[in-house]
Amino acid sequence: MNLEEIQDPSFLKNYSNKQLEELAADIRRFLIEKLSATGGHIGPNLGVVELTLALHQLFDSPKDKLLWDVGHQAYVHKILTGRAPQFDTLRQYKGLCGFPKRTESEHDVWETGHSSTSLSGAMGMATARDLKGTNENIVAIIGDGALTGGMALEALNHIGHEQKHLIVVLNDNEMSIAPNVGALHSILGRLRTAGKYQKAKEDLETIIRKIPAFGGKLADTAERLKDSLKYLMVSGMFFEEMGFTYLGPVDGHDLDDLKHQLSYAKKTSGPVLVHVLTKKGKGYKPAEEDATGAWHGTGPYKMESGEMVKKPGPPSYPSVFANTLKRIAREDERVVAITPAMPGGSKLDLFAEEFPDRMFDVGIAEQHAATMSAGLATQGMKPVYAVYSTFLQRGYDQVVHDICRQNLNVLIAIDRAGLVGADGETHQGVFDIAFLRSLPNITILNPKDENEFQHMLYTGICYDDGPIAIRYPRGNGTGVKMDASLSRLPIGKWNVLQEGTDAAILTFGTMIPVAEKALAQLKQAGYSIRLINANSVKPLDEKLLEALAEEELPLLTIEESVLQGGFGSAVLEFYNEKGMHVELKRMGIPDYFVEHGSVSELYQEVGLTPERIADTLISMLPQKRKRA
Ligand SMILES: Cc1ncc(C[n+]2csc(CCOP(=O)(O)OP(=O)(O)O)c2C)c(N)n1
Ligand SMILES: CC(=O)[C@@H](O)[C@H](O)COP(=O)(O)O
Ligand SMILES: [Mg+2]
Repeated sequence: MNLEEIQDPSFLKNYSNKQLEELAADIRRFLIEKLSATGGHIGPNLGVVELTLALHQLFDSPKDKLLWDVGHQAYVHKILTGRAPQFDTLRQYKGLCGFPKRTESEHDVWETGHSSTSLSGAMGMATARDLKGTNENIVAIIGDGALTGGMALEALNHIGHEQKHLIVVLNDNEMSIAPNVGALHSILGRLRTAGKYQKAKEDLETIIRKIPAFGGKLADTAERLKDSLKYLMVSGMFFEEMGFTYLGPVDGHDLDDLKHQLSYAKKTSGPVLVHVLTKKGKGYKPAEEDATGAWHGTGPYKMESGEMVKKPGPPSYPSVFANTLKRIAREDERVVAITPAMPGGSKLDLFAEEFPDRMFDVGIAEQHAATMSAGLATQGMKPVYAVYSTFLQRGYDQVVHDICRQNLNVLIAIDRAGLVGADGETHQGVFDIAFLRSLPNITILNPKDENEFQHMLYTGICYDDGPIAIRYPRGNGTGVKMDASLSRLPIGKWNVLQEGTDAAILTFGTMIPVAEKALAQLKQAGYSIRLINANSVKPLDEKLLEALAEEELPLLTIEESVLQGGFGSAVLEFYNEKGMHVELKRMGIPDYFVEHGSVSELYQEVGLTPERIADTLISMLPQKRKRA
């Protein structure tokens, strides 16, 4: 079938299973081919082809609501809802979003990107339905990894209590990004093997019902027997205990089994959980055999061999992070590392190779990770909480209430700080300066390159005056020479990278090379601009700021972070509190959610370019001569 002719999923209603199987094969071929060029979340999507077909055949989207948890596995849903023609633009600037997007389609009823929100969204929709007296079905599709997220458990608890009809499809492929972890994962493991229970229950019922005369009475007795069988065969029917009708486990690649159970769920009152077993990467050998999570989300790859198309370059910040932490941990046994389900992305899997007892993957549990780090710190350990900037948002109160308020020695390694690119607005790491800077006791550092980064990590481990956050970007370093030994850096002491007498730029991290390019352009135009590496957002270098004000230099702050409440705001507040007048302009991320695209395209969009920096500075200075 030419998938690009699909307008909406209604054509599926009359499809036989054979036709669906053929369509599934077409979809797999399409995904494997398209994503070999664009990259994306190939593994998760190959695992939900039959499930998505069955859902769109049995339910009437968008009247019936399908909510995709995390949403990285919604490509098949997007193909079936008329967006196949856009797949060449997947996760590219102004192209197809990699997650559900309400402005893209009426079938995208719930936007995701961060994990574990679908059940709460579904409960809200089911509550609204019942208040309005309508009768649509609400179906949340959540993975076994996402189910480890605290929000999901909060929602299960409430849904089970309220007993409103909604369907939870648990897509269990035994993987988060890496292999899934936790006690819930073990429960699912028992349920996975409990297929026998379901069969035994049905056989038992059929036999009993066939007994003439007192068969019915016996059947009631058997109800209790059946329940005890349930408990015998399947330890702790966690979901039934939570108030759900548990159906499964279902073979998530067998359309008959899927449709039978989903149809039954549709007719069942109250909350229903359909436990579906799938294989992540199904239908593409390299992805199917992935045991570490390498095929969870990829860049471009060679279809035939499954070889990833590697972009050569300097070591990535996460690899510098892991290797430096190993170096420090060899000398300091207090060092332990915590990741909320991102051992691969953070490269803490490399740390765990050497220190398996000192690395903890806690599942998709950013709140727990933060407070567990606090607990570790109270006992004299040196916890390093490695977390993407965007996911740290999920553990904000724990940073406030448990780490900063108790002034505990936790090092928060904030990875993917700044614009991340293809994952778009749900993943840009641009808010953490604004939401951390206002917290008492916290120190916030930003390295300009991987060499400063390694020293900052060492400084962070040596630092014993409370919580310290070190922010670093997604991707590779600058290729700068790495010092052989680690040294402790002064905190709150900025350094002048380039002298200048007409104006000064205050910036840090990834914006340093961008500013350096602007200075080169300005020098050609006869301007002498000072460049200051403001590598600590908190504390500010107050002495240097006072000296700049005394020199009456026009100042420009630049940050790959939201302007509202960011670094530039901190500098403005400082001068205001000191009653000092300076001419100051701020450049940074404007007040809107920045969508997906390459980081360089996004820099252009938000104006973080050498040209815009030069123009902004020239607008602040007496006209010397037209810019070359
Ligand atoms: C709050 C939050 N933390 C971490 C992530 C990163 N993340 C994206 S997908 C994923 C694993 C999801 O596993 P699962 O729900 O089982 O889906 P699967 O990929 O197996 O289909 C993680 C940890 C996220 N999106 N949101
Ligand atoms: C869907 C999700 O949240 C993760 O898969 C995320 O896309 C990983 O980001 P990185 O590719 O930066 O590790
Ligand atoms: Mg999974």
